Amino acid sequence: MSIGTTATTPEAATTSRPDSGPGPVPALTVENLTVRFSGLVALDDLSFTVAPGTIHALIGPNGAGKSTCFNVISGVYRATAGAVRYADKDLTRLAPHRIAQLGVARTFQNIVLTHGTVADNLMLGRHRLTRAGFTASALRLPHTVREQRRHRERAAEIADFLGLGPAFDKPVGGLAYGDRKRVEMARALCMEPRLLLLDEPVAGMHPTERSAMAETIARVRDALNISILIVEHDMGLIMRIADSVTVLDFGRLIADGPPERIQNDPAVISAYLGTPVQDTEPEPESATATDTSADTAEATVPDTERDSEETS
Ligand SMILES: Nc1ncnc2c1ncn2[C@@H]1O[C@H](COP(=O)(O)OP(=O)(O)OP(=O)(O)O)[C@@H](O)[C@H]1O
Repeated sequence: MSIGTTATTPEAATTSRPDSGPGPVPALTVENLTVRFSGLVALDDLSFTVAPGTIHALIGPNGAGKSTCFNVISGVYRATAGAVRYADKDLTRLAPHRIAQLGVARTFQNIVLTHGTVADNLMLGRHRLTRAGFTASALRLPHTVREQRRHRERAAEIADFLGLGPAFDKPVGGLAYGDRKRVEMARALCMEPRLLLLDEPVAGMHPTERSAMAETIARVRDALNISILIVEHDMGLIMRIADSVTVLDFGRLIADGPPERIQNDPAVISAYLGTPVQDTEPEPESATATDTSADTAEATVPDTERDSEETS
C-alpha cells in the first residue's frame, strides 16, 4: 500500500507539518561540527551533507561519534563549534521540540517499547500535529473528536505501511522484538518528518527481520521521498540500501561517498570493516518470529548490546 506524502483527507492535510513547510525536502548540511566532552573530542571538525530524498549512512567503530552526531542534529547535545543547517536554520541553536517542528524525527538506539497499544504509541507521534488544546480535548468538542479520528486514521495508515496493521490495537509488549522496533519507526513517521534519523534500526534483530526492515526503510524513502540518516553496524544492509555513506573514526571523517567506493576504501577497511563487505541477504532460515538473539550476520560489525527501555 501507499502512504503518500500527505494525510488521508484534505482536512487532515491541513494538520500535517505545521512548521516544516511545503515545498522540496531540504538538504541537511553538517558544517565543521566539533563536540568536546571535557578533554574528549567526540566529533572533530565533521562535515557532510545528506542530499534530499536519499538514505545516507553514518558508520564507524564503537565510540566513533555517530550517536553524538545524531544527538547534536536532534538538539539533545550542544555543539562545541560548527553548525547543522536544515531548512535555512542552524539546528545547533534550537531546542529539540523546535527541531521536531521543522520535520526532523528520530528513533533511539536502545529503545524497546513495552507500554500501551501500537495505536497509543503512534498517537504519541501525532501529538505535535494536534491543534486541539487540553480543555477542548477534555470536553470532547466535535472538532477535537474529528481531529482525533483523522490522526488515528493516519496512524493506522502508517501502521499498515510498516506491516503493523493487524497489530494496531494490540499491546506492544506482546509483539516480537522486530515488530516493536517497527513500532518505534512508525511512531517517528507519525510525526510526518522530512528527515528521519534512524539509530541502529536493526540492532538485535535476526536476519529475516533485518532483511524485512531494510526493505521497509527503502520503501519509506521511495514512498515518502524523505531523507533518511541512518546509523547502523550491519554493513550488508548499509551497502544494500544507502545512497551515500559517511565514515567516522575517533570523531573524524575518514571517507564519504557512494557505498561501492566506501567498501573498497583502504582507510575504511583498516579502521572499521576489516575485510571487504559481503552482502548479508539471508538464506531462508528457521529463526522464529520471537527469536531475538543478536545474530552474527557475516558483515555485521561488532555491535552494542541490546538494552530495554533505555535510550542512548
Ligand atoms: N554525554 C557524554 N559525556 C561524555 N562522553 C561522551 C558522552 N557521549 C558520548 N561520549 C563519548 O564520545 C565518544 C563518542 O561516543 P558515541 O556514543 O557518539 O559513539 P558511537 O559511534 O555512537 O558509538 P556506538 O557505535 O558504540 O554507539 C565516546 O568516546 C563516548 O564515550
